[in-house]
Amino acid sequence: MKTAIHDKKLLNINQLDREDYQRIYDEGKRGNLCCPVCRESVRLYIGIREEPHFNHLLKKNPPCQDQVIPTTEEASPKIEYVERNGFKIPKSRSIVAEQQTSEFNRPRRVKIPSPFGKKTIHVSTTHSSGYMDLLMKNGVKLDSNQLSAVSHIDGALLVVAGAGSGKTRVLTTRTAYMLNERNIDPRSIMLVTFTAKAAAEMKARLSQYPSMNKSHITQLLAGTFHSIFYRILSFHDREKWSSEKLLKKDWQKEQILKDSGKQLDLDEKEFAYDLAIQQIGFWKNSLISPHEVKPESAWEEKVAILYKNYEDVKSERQLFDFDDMLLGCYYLLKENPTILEIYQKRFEYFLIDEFQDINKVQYELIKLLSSKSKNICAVGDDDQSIYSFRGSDPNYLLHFEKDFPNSKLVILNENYRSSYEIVETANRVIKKNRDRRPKEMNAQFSTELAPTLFFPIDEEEEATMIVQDIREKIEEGFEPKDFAILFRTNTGSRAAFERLANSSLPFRIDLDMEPFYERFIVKGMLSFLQLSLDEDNQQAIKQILPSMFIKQNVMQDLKATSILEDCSLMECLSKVKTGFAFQERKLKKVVPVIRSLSGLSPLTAIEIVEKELGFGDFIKKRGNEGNKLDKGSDDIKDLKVAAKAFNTISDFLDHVDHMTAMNKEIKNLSKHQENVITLSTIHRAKGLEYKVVYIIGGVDGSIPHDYALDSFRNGDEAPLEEERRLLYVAITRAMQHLYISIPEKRRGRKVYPSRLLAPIRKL
Ligand SMILES: Nc1ncnc2c1ncn2[C@@H]1O[C@H](COP(=O)(O)OP(=O)(O)OP(=O)(O)O)[C@@H](O)[C@H]1O
Repeated sequence: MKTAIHDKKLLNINQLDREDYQRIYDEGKRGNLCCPVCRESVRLYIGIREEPHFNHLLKKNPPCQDQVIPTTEEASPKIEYVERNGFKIPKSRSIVAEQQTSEFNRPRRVKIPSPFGKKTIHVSTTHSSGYMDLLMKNGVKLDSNQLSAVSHIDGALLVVAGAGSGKTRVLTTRTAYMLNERNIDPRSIMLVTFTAKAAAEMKARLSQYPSMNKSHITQLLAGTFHSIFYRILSFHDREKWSSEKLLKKDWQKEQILKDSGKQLDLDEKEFAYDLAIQQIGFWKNSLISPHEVKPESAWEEKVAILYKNYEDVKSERQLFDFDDMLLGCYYLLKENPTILEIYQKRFEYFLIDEFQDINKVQYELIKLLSSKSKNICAVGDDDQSIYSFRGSDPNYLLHFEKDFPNSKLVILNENYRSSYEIVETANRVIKKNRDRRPKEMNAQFSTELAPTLFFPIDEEEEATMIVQDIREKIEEGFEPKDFAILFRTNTGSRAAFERLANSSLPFRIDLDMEPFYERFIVKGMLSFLQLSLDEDNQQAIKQILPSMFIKQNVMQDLKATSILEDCSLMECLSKVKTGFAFQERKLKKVVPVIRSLSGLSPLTAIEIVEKELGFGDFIKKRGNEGNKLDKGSDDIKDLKVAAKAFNTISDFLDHVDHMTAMNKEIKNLSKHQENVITLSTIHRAKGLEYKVVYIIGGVDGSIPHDYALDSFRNGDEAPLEEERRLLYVAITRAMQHLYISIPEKRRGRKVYPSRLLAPIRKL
């Protein structure tokens, strides 16, 4: 239906502003909408398959009919619809035309120019080897290229494997083959994976293969570069490499840099400390020590000084970071030939996954260790290299044959994971990258369902549409574990998290994902809103002190004054003596302004705090505004989008508390539950596959990230190419259904469709 009753008024969907859809949707969920005919509860449907409409909670038979003729149809001639690619499309209207922001922009399918023509893949049915036959009989199929990658054990081997071409299958069957056919000692095999989870999964897969000896699997050394080399280091010097001395978090490193930055007069609001950390990591992983740095710009000159200071501080305090684990091991082996020899004897076979993401220090370590045996099998895909910002270099993969002469090359370009329509879409996107080994993936099957592009008004509606679509698919038989919602950066997932948390659908998030409402800047802003409702909220007072540029020790004075003068903690702010007249004047203004917020909507309240209480200035100074990847002002923009849905501060704060508690709960559940929807960054989804994938934020500024666009404008195209590879990784996670969202607004502003999607947006 096009009409519903809300607050005793008749709503007509054709007269509603698109910006209001989400609010009406929420009203429906609260039970505040009813049918104008039967007066039963209705809800606003916002999904991907159908246009927005009101529907009854319980299906009616016969269905109720609108009593009024929706106005837009009244004014225009009757539209005839045709079915195209599974969507109802008005016959007269071109589906190419971009529509006004205020109208619902219909989802459309990516056009796949030529139909799927199946070619025959040679799947080996018999092999010379007994064990391979056994594997085949147990349903582990390998095509002829996969088979040659599995059975070439001696010497160097490079497997260039496109997305979904069975890299993991090749690595596991190869290991099984080495153990069972070639009787190779499991202790002499080093299997390097990109994540600890991948190593565990490979071991789990191995244990399911026939004739596998469980103890062999345990003896096999499988893990990430860091875990393997850290084990070696701590074996040789447990005290020096004790985990208590590890700088685990970026903020710990940032603190060291900021302290030395002060001596250089580097202003936090202008200097990009996050990029400085990245740059230092890049130099370290490229084996460039502080005195070897050759700065290429004035900015790098400053970072080079910070790098030296950072290394000095670490060694003074006997600390180390993750990069030091690899560097430490490299120098241990390089400077101690006897130790190197021990490990060269111990490890004779090297299998390295995700070789496109290897960096110089990792490469040199592997070269050192394998230089005696020369049995190295490297598997990777240059199109999936997504860590070059921290020193990964796909050139090691591209030039492997130079460093390992007489190596064999196997190319896997049959994609077994995704439908023809998804593979074609991915091929078209990645083809635009210039710096790559040209190749096209071939699909094995077609679903005749091209990927869908859809156009929500903003992040909130994007989340609503996705969750609705997941619900519909689950009703049709899909399971929660079949779905993944992928995004570029963690902050991009707030709305999707909230919509899922408010549904009964089970889902998982990354354990180290910082809850949105716990972020430093967000928490600071929310504290003003909290104080407007409770003037004695100690925690909130503490949180606002930094934004007033007041030290935390003032808290004691505030408490004392509050008791002596019998006034609220907040009121005491106006009595604080800081010794600076301008600051004291400002503090006097704070109390009435905060008090005036209580009756306002949370959105207006946030805007007032920003403008009248100098929070905007505080962000410029302390909100990492110099940072390129993570800016405090973006957090406030995101917070405003979230606040828009609430009429009162107290409702909004209840929501914040609920979401913060849910975040903890979901993280706990994430550890145990298997059959759940995945909410993940694209980086974290690498190597994984899902039947249905939703990619959110398909707009410039999100993917590609603003930072890559800035670099592009300054003449450096490499970060933009990396963003394209990220999008490629995201697309190729999908097996059957792929949806890409192109919201019209992001962070409250009009945005443009991602330039990376241009090859698939053209019809
Ligand atoms: N020869 C084959 N026949 C049928 N299915 C296969 C074959 N090889 C691999 N597969 C299946 O194809 C899918 C992709 O394989 P796998 O996960 O090993 O790919 P991958 O190369 O590691 O992918 P990516 O690099 O994109 O993460 C899996 O579901 C796997 O079971």
